[in-house]
Amino acid sequence: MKEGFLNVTSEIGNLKAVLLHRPGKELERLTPEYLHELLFDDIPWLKKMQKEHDEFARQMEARGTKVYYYEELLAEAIEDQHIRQLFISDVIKNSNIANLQLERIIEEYLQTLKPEAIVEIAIAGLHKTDLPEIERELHLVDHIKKSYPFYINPLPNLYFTRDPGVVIGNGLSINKMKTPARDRETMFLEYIYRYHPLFKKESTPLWYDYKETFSIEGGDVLVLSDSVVAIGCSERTSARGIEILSERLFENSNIKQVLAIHIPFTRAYMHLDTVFTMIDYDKFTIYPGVEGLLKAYQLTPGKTVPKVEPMESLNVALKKALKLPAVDLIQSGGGDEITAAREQWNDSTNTLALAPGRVVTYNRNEASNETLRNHGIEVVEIEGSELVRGRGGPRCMSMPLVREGL
Ligand SMILES: NC(=O)NCCC[C@H](N)C(=O)O
Repeated sequence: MKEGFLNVTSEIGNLKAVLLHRPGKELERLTPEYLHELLFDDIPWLKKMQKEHDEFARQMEARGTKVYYYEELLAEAIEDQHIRQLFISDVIKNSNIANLQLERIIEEYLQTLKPEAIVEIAIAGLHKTDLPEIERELHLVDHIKKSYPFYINPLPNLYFTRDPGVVIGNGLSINKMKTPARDRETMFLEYIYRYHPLFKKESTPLWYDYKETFSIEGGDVLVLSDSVVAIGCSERTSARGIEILSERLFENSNIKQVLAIHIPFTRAYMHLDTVFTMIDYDKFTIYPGVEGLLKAYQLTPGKTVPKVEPMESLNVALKKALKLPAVDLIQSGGGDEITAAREQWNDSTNTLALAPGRVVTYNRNEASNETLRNHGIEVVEIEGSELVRGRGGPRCMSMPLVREGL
């Protein structure tokens, strides 16, 4: 097999290339009524959010990371007319319009647009008033959904690029999301994988596909080393999904062991990376409020399914998996229970490593950042007052494509 582009064999190796999405018009389509369904807790102020996001990208670029954007790669991927047509019909299929006549009208409308404009609608949604008025029969569904504002729903969570896909080794997992609110995001990644030359599909194995049955979300997957992956079993990632992905990795990659980490199934910790991230060769940060509740299981190749061995503790599991004499589990929140809970809610433990011992975090998590510094970590702070309203931090907002080997 020829050399591919994607390559991630750790959580902390120098970040060479990353996939982001700059928050756009989709955020301005959030209304209080649909917040819950769209997995938000509040309405962000887009202009400020974009500034914060630009600064996040700038901090990475300043340290040599090449930043790619979903919207740009996707528009390039559908440049070809035939692929664009496939994409349009997939977007429509995914939108549950349930009215063939209307589907055809939307399809014809989208066909008149340039790739960038189609991508914008695929991300920001199609408001009913965006569609040119065309004489048509009203179906039952038109009456039933009369007060619903969109034909195509907006995707306000796309800026959390971590979740739809994960690069593990030289391959890609295109994830099966737990909730319909995020389904279409993974389809975008599939188009980029299949049709954008950057991803060098021929040399890039696919570990998982969004059309599978069992959910896996990227915030639960941590590539601990070139031979060990940790996967959170959480509100979003299913036990069976973990087994299936593990089997494929055992059979086709260098991964020899998966650490399944069972975390409480709750909104505040929807993914493993909302309570636990790796920041240096032997250093991790963890939210103390869940530390005692986590259960770790070692998965290794088995006969029909992976062999599962319960581990004594996360600490022991990490030492064993990474062959280290000791690991430092740095508790977030600076030793105060209330501060730790408040800062966890604002993603204090959701750090993104740019290099071993250097992480990006939100500046608002003062106590947690201070603690990291006391443990010798370089903390690059960004403003995140608006970004945080979607309940995610720097790790959630980034999908590493290439990291330097350790
Ligand atoms: N890796 C992460 O924890 N991502 C954060 C995702 C937040 C988004 N609002 C969601 O609920 O899916």
